[in-house]
Amino acid sequence: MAGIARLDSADVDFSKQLDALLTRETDTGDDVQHLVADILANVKRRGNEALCEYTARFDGWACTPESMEISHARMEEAWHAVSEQDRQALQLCVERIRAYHEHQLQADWDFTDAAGLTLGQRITPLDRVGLYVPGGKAAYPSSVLMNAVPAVVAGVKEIVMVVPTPGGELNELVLAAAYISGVQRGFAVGGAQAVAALAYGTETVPAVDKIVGPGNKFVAAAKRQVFGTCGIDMIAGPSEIVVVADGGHPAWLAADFLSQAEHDEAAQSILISTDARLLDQVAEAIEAHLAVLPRAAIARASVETHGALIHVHSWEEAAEAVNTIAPEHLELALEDPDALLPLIRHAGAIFLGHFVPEALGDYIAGPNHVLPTNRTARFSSPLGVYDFQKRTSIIRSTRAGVEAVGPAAAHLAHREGLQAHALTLELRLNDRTDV
Ligand SMILES: NC(=O)c1ccc[n+]([C@@H]2O[C@H](COP(=O)([O-])OP(=O)(O)OC[C@H]3O[C@@H](n4cnc5c(N)ncnc54)[C@H](O)[C@@H]3O)[C@@H](O)[C@H]2O)c1
Ligand SMILES: N[C@H](CO)Cc1c[nH]c[nH+]1
Ligand SMILES: [Zn+2]
Repeated sequence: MAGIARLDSADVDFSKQLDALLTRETDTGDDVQHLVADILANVKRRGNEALCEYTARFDGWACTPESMEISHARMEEAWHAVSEQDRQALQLCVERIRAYHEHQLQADWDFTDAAGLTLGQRITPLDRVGLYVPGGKAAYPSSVLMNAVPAVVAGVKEIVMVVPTPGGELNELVLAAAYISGVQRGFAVGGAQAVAALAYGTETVPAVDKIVGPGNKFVAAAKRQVFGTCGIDMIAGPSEIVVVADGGHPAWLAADFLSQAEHDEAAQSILISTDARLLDQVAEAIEAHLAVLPRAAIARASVETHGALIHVHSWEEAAEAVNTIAPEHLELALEDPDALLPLIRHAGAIFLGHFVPEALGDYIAGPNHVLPTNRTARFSSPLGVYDFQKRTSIIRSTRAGVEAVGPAAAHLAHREGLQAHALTLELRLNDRTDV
C-alpha cells in the first residue's frame, strides 16, 4: 500500500501538519541557489564554452555551438515527419489555445480629464522572448504550444526556444510543436545554463527581454536569479494538484491524483473530502493504478513524500485548506462545484465538476498550463498574453492643463527640495509666449 500521509482537520495541530506538508525542497534551498549562481556566473563569463560544458555534464551529450542550434528548417522537417494524427492533435490544440488567449489581448486607451490633460496607456509587445520548454524527465510538446501561442497573439517579434535534449536526442514532436506554434529559433540546451544563455546571451544564443516557461528547481532558481537582467513570467516549478471530492468514481479521482505526481518526484498531489470512506477507496485505487502505470516509480516517490489525503468536516474547512495550499491546479469534483467556488481565492486553474480532469487543461481546453506553483498562486497568475505585452503611460497637456494642475505640482517640488523640477513648471506657468 502506498504510504500516503493522512491528515484530519479535527486534529489540534492540523495547521502545523499542513504547513509541514507544504514545505517541500524547492528552488530556494541553499544548495540549489549556490550551484545555480555558479552556473549563471560561468555562462555569463565564458559563453558557449561553459554552456556546452554544462550541457555535456547534465544532459550527457557533446554539445557544440553548431550542434546546439535547431534551425527553423529542422522544425519544419519534424512537422512533416510526425504522423497525421500528431499533426491534427497539435493543430487542434493550437487553435483552441489561440482562441482562448485572444480574449486576453489588451487595447490602448485614453481619456481627457476636467483639467484638460489627456491621459492614456499604450500597449506594445516585447521584442524578443525566450521560451523554456522542459525536457529532463519527459518531453513536453504541449508546453511549447502554451508558451509560444500567447507570445504570437501578443505580437512578439522574435520567439526563441530552449529545450534540454538528454543524450542529445531531439524530440520530433517538440520540434513539430515549435514549428506549428510560431517559434523562430531553437537551442538544444536546458537547465540553469540555458536560462543563463537567454539572460546574458552567448556567441550563439541571443539575449532576450523576458524568459517564460516552467521547469524543475534548477530552472526556477535560475529564473529567480536572472530577474532584473531580463523579465521573467513567474516561478512555475514542479506540478501540483488538489482534488476536492464528495463522491464520484474512486478510480477517476485516484487517476487525477496521480496525473501530476507522474511529472516529478517533487510534484505534490492532495485529495480533500468530507467522506473518510471515499478517502479509503481512493487510496486503494491509487495503489491499483500504481501497479500498472509506467511512471509509477516517480509517481510513488512523489505521493509518498509530498502527497496527502485530507479528511475535513465541512466544505468551509475544505475551502480554507485550499486557500492555504494555493495550488497550481484545483479540481472541484463535486456534485455542485459552483457552491464551493466563491469560497476559493487562491489557485492557478480551477476545474469544475466530474468531467474535467486536469489533463484536459494540460493539453486542449484552451487556458494556459504554465501556472504558478509552490503557493505563489496567492499573488501570481497563469501565463498569458499579458506576459508578452507591456504598458506605457501616455500624458499629454495643453497650456490650460498645466495651468490647472501645475501650481500644486510646483508646490510639492519645492517641498521636496527639487528646485529644477519646480522650474520646469514655473517657466511654463509664467511664460506667456507661444511655442
Ligand atoms: N508549473 C507548470 O506550469 C509546469 C508545466 C510543465 C511542467 N512543469 C514541471 O516542470 C518540471 C520539468 O522538470 P524536468 O527535470 O523534467 O525538466 P527541466 O527541463 O526543467 O530540467 C532538466 C534540466 O535540469 C538540469 N539538471 C538536472 N539535474 C541537475 C543537477 N543535479 N544539477 C544541475 N542541473 C540539473 C539539467 O540541465 C537538465 O537539462 C517538472 O517538475 C514538471 O512538473 C511545470
Ligand atoms: N501539468 C503540467 C503543469 O501544469 C503541464 C503538462 C505538460 N504535459 C502534461 N502536463
Ligand atoms: Zn500535467
